[in-house]
Amino acid sequence: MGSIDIPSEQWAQVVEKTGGRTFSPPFTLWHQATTANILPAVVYKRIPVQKPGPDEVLVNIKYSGVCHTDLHAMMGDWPLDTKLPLVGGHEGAGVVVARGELVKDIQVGDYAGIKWLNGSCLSCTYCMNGDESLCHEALLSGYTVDGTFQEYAIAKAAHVARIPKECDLESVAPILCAGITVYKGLKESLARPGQTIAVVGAGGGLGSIALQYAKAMGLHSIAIDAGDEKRDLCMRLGASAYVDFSTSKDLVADVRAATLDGEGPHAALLVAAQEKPFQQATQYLRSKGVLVCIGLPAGAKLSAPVFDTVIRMISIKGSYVGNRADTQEALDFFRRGLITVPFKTIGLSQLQDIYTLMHEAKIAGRYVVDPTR
Ligand SMILES: NC(=O)c1ccc[n+]([C@@H]2O[C@H](COP(=O)([O-])OP(=O)(O)OC[C@H]3O[C@@H](n4cnc5c(N)ncnc54)[C@H](O)[C@@H]3O)[C@@H](O)[C@H]2O)c1
Ligand SMILES: [Zn+2]
Ligand SMILES: [Zn+2]
Repeated sequence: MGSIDIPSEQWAQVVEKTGGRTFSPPFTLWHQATTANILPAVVYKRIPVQKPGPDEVLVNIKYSGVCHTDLHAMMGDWPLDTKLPLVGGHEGAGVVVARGELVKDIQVGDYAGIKWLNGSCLSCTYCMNGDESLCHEALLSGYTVDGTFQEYAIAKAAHVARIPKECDLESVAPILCAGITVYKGLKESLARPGQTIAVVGAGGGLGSIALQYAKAMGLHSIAIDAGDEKRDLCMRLGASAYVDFSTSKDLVADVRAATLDGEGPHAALLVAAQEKPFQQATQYLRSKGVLVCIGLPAGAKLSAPVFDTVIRMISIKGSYVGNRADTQEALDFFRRGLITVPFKTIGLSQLQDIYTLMHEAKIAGRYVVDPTR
């Protein structure tokens, strides 16, 4: 079909070894960063372009968002092994350039998105019920299979996001993980129009997009993050209030005070990659409030007083990406112009710089990479 030229080699960012926390340099000057701050390196190099299997498509990635999950993958800080060597990335927007012989419902030339769920079995009890992220056979882009930090990436056709042609591939890329995940999380929060949700980590990639889905759903949102750059971003994106966790003397009181009746938010969307805010959230939620856990800080535990949780009827739940229907719904909010992704684009060759900024929590919004430079 068609005559699209597919090269045999391409540029990619490859994680050859995960970890970094146990690395100690031969000597450390007193004023240098501690070993915990040393990031492992991703290697920018040429690798072969793979061929899609019978039920797969090959997507020419035009842009890919960089998610904090990619940093966790490089650090190897989750209790789940990655493949190695690994091409990370799971917010890839591009064009289908080849497809396997079983693929009928997506064409060469179509816009497509490669997301975290690269594939799943489609026939287990979870897949049958639309909980594909819970499938034991799930393939994870940029984690258990190679992802989108390369010019040509592969995914199962059934799971590839169908991106409408009128969407701009550069700004839609972050919807493919951040957008889907927060959209699903907001549904899981059971918050209704007119109610209030706290978005914790609101100035980051997931948080800045969550504020806008919340607004589009008719919710008030209390943005929680640190610093004035993130304050300005959050207020511009539709937050009703901003609480700076780095300067607040009493975060619980400040979050409660930001709700219309002072009772606290109806739900909290936890998208920070730190443990402490998970512990605080059950305290400022109003009675019957719902805590939706999305961020995945390494080695973190969640604890809440049982007495309070019972007599205030607090719900605590996890939310993990979204299914294929959530994907198309989240993309449709974007297509309708309801979601503006705050992003900066740089070359894939500079991925390491993005990881450094992300590690220091210095990114307001999202970075997108262009694999051609
Ligand atoms: N559950 C899922 O399906 C899913 C999907 C995607 C990402 N994630 C996870 O979500 C997390 C966030 O990802 P991201 O790409 O948005 O990261 P990010 O680095 O862009 O944003 C995180 C934000 O949290 C803020 N923050 C740090 N400590 C805080 C605190 N105490 N209170 C409030 N805010 C605080 C940071 O300043 C930053 O703005 C990561 O752990 C990632 O792995 C989970
Ligand atoms: Zn992600
Ligand atoms: Zn399955």
